[in-house]
Amino acid sequence: MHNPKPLLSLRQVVKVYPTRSGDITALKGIDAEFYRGEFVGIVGKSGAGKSTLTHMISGVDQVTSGEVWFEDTPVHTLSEDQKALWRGRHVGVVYQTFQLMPSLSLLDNILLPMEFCGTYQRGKSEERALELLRAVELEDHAFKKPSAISGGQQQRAAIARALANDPPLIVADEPTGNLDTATAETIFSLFETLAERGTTILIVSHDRSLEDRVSRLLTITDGELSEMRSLR
Ligand SMILES: Nc1ncnc2c1ncn2[C@@H]1O[C@H](COP(=O)(O)OP(=O)(O)OP(=O)(O)O)[C@@H](O)[C@H]1O
Repeated sequence: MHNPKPLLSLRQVVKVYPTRSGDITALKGIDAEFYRGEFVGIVGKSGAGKSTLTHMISGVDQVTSGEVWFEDTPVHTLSEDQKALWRGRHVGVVYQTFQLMPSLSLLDNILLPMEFCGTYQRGKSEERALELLRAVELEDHAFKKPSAISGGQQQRAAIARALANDPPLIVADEPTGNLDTATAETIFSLFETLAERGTTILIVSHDRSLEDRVSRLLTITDGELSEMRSLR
């Protein structure tokens, strides 16, 4: 059973991209609620609106209309600066292409979001960054640059970075898209463990093999979300 209060609520979320050849409505009034510890998969074809949905949830882009609530925070009303700080503390974002800073060591990549949010004191943050690298079995690579490790290792480092500020929510856009099946498996196991500990994991993907791994499955088609299966 989950806590009856949702961690994240979307209410009639609409996103329209104005273009030269007319408006594109990428999200057509999304209503959804996500709870602590849920392991959620949202699958949909290319162009269905998956990335747009993650951008609305993590506040990297503005909704056209509708509301995004994170517990009692109305994310849709925050300024860009407020959103950046809020996101840094509450949402860990994981990308298909990892997006680690190439010039920084893995350790410094993980320290970056902690420093941005001022979450921990210097000594403490290094200790925590090393702990996170240990949790994803990369402690021995802490001082290497991303280019010196494999894709699967880079994605594990990106997950460690996403966890830097101990966010209640992880949003991942095709996190295993660039990984082979065995490596993808280790990433899913990592997400599973996090969900068991109470982190809400939300993965969007066009890959339907995700369906067997998640505890709740939704589909997105032409900007509309439908609930497919829930073990709640
Ligand atoms: N910045 C933008 N400007 C204009 N149209 C956009 C923009 N971003 C997305 N779109 C359009 O919005 C719709 C949804 O795009 P989105 O990237 O969210 O889909 P997706 O499901 O993530 O696709 P993919 O799996 O190919 O990444 C598509 O029609 C896309 O062309």
